[in-house]
Amino acid sequence: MSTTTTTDAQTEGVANGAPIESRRLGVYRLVTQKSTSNFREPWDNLARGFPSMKRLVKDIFQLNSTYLLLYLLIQVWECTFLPLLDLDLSSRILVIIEEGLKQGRPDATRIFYAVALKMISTVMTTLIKEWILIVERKLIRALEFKLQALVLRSKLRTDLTGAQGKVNHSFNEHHAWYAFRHFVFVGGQMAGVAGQLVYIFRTVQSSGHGPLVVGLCLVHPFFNFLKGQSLWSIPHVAHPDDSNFARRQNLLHLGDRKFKQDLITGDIVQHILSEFRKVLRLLGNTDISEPHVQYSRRFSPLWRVLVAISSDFPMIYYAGNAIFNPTQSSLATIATLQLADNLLGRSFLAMLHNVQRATAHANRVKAIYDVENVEHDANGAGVARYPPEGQAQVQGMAIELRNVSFSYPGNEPTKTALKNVSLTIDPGQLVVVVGANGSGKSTIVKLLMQLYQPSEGTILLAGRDMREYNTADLRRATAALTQDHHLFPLSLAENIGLGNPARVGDGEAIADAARRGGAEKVLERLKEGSHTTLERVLGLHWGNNVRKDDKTLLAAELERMSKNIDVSGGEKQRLVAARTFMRFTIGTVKLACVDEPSANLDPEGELELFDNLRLAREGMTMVFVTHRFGHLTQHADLIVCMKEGQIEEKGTHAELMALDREYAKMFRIQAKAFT
Ligand SMILES: Nc1ncnc2c1ncn2[C@@H]1O[C@H](COP(=O)(O)OP(=O)(O)OP(=O)(O)O)[C@@H](O)[C@H]1O
Repeated sequence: MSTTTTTDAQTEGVANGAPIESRRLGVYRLVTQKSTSNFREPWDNLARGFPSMKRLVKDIFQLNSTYLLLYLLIQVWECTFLPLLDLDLSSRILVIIEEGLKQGRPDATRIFYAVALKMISTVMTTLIKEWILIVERKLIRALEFKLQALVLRSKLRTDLTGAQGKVNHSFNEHHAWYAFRHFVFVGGQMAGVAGQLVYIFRTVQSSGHGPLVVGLCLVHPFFNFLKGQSLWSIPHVAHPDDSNFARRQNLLHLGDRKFKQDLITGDIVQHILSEFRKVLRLLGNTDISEPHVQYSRRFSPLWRVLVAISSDFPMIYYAGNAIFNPTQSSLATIATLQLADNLLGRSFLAMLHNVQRATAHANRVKAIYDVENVEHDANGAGVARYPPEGQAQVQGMAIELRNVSFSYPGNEPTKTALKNVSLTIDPGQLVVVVGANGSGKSTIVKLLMQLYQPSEGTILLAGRDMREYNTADLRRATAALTQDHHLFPLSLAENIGLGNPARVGDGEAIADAARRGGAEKVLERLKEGSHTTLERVLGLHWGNNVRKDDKTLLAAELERMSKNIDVSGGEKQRLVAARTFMRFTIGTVKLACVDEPSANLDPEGELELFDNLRLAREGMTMVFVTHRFGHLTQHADLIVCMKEGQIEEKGTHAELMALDREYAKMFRIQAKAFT
């Protein structure tokens, strides 16, 4: 064997006790775990996948045990016994024909029965396969529904901490069935290979050949196994590690539609084309094919030739035997052994291939079930009720941030979004948080909304650590309107009504919330009004060999199917704001956090929204994050000015203007624009 494409393999370090190795494959760097034994690895991986597969089998069994057992029986029949039966029937036909030829009198009746048996077996197999498809479809559907409910439930439960890096949602519920089917195949194929080996052994024994023939029959599958090791069977990380290649990729992306306007207005098309030619010249002949392709080419041509001719070894033996030992040679036996050897070679390769892929399947199943076990940092397990006894009548929420620091999960702990922030907010206050980009304003809102927990310090609500309260109580006591909200792919009425799920069907309340959010006219303009669903069915339409720009009826149909009703950015913000006004109707909200809700609103819409929010805040503490604070600051009880994750200054508008520092500077810049 030679390594034709790996240039600088070297041991780099140790991961989980196993050394890792890094090598360059063309423009890629490939990092693999150094294997202790190539042969054992796939089997070890297979064994590791068993616990999650066990749970899957249990789930399928609970769905329909009869269908499951039938499915397993048929698969074992198909993978294990059928090839052997086929082989045996073919062998019998060959023996009968050979005997007939030797005696010069073919036994027509036996030949007829043998051929008929073979035909019946073929017909039965085809029918069984059809039937298994029906059974399989039923099982797939039931399993998919069950897992979809499980996954949706845990996806909906996942908080931002979980969603940011901890939970792997990159799977599809279909994967579970594929994985199950795959494991059944592998089991069936293993049994099949064992059966075929026994068959060859017995045929060789009964025909008087020695174990040498068995050995020769195994050489080709074994060589193929060595050659067949693919990168997919090895835990690995690969990434482009060539600046020219990276530049080529990025330049190719400049053809994307989103860059169109900048390219045209910037008049830089020629420059990009010439840069692209330059980078192609620099790349020269460096191999840019994907790592698994390069990895599979690591064998020399000589090795490949050896693997190819190894399939002829048994035939060379039979030919020699026919010359030196003609009386022992039976054509039927030779043909049977050739058939068996070919079958074994194919089955062995398919089995190994499937064993190597089994780990990936098992990992996907594990990922599906793992979504249930994610711990949610923000969902404290507190039991204290909110509002605490005697506080129900208090107008708003009393909040204290005590030495709060926070860094986002995934960020370096040293990159803190908030540093030692302390702040007291009295019930019912209107607090306006201002400051430069990235100064930590939105982070305060996210902590108050319990989307994250402080890394250090405490947030006290009504004098008690926020984490001690029952999460559901706190959710009922808060409302948020931020720039990050989205419209759900549901009707617009539901989009607004879901602010208060108990009144999602209350048309009057929805209309009132729409009016206060400034979305009344948006709904009026739409043909189906509040019953409009912006995206009818997310992503589900196809056009095969049909281009939207063709002038055919089919193309027109595709165009019609893929057309969604859309609203502008400002209209979307109004609809989302309406949902927040609807939320206020639940009557238990004591804290409303509003974070830049008006970036896309026209000045009139912005003023209206700010006024409506202000008017609706009775009984609530309101924390308002905004860069355009002119409308609000004269109403604010407290203005907090943030800088680099810390509170730079706080006070009323008059106090901060008198201080004449950061806030006064920002206020004057805004005021100047209007004078
Ligand atoms: N989801 C996130 N993951 C990692 N880092 C984040 C995340 N969100 C914000 N940050 C970082 O935290 C810091 C504070 O961000 P934050 O959004 O609170 O600032 P901001 O004052 O609201 O800014 P802006 O005025 O631009 O909205 C910034 O350095 C930002 O890069």
